[in-house]
Amino acid sequence: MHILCAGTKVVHVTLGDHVSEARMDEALELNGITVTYGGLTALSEVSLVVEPGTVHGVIGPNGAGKTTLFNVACGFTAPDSGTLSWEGTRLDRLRPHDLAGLGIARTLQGVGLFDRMSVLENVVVGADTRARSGFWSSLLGLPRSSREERQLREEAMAVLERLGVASYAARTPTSLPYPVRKKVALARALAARPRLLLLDEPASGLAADEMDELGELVRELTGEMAVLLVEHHMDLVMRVCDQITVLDFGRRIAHGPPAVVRDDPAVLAAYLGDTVEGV
Ligand SMILES: Nc1ncnc2c1ncn2[C@@H]1O[C@H](COP(=O)(O)OP(=O)(O)OP(=O)(O)O)[C@@H](O)[C@H]1O
Repeated sequence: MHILCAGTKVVHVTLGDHVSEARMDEALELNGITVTYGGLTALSEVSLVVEPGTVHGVIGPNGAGKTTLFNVACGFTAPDSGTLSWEGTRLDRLRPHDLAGLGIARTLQGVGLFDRMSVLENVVVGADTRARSGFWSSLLGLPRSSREERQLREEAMAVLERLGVASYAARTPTSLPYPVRKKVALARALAARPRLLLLDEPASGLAADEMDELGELVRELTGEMAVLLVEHHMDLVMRVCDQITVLDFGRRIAHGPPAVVRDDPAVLAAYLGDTVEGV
């Protein structure tokens, strides 16, 4: 088997003498994204493609534009120019509240849980977001039956168990240590059963063993969804990502699989003098 042209929506696959077309719908595609703040260019014509079922990492020294890129992918920041496409369809103006309906979930650096709700209720919100993203229920604002409520709670508990934090279900987020809150935030995102998960600095504040656990989980998720991982911890990124985009001063300076990016002279130069955590 021979693939003539990958990375586009249609690929030509040769099987012996037979050439056939196969659709390869990307998950997320950012194309030529530029973002400026006043006179400062935070991102300059940055492109990347997150393929379905893969982990795509975004790394770069401080101020490289990682958060800005994440915010563009979440719809928080509208780019000055460039385009976003999701599963082959161009999104003219992505807003954060569009994400759930598109099958995209995210976690944020600041965790962002509802402090007055229990951990379980927070995760139910994630499951409910998915359930309500159905056309008729969102249009009609239908109330939930008690059977549906029970089902959502069971789903939420299952995700909390998967992440090893089910014992905190009745607690409020503010009463919990930061690493546990981060897991709850991740559980809420996973409860939405997204096709793309956007993770912003998921390893910050985690101990080494917690980071290992996170790495294993992220790898496991590729059976269920694509992941865009914006992360400082180089060792985690190198371990779990299929593809990596390296930014520096708002530009993409390298991209490719970990083994290629690791030895790229431009990447080494960008990190020279910068503290690379975990290496
Ligand atoms: N809202 C804003 N207004 C003005 N400048 C901004 C804003 N947000 C980011 N910047 C600037 O844009 C550039 C890219 O910032 P960004 O936060 O995206 O980088 P980063 O790679 O996430 O950095 P860090 O690793 O330090 O979090 C920086 O020079 C930053 O100071």
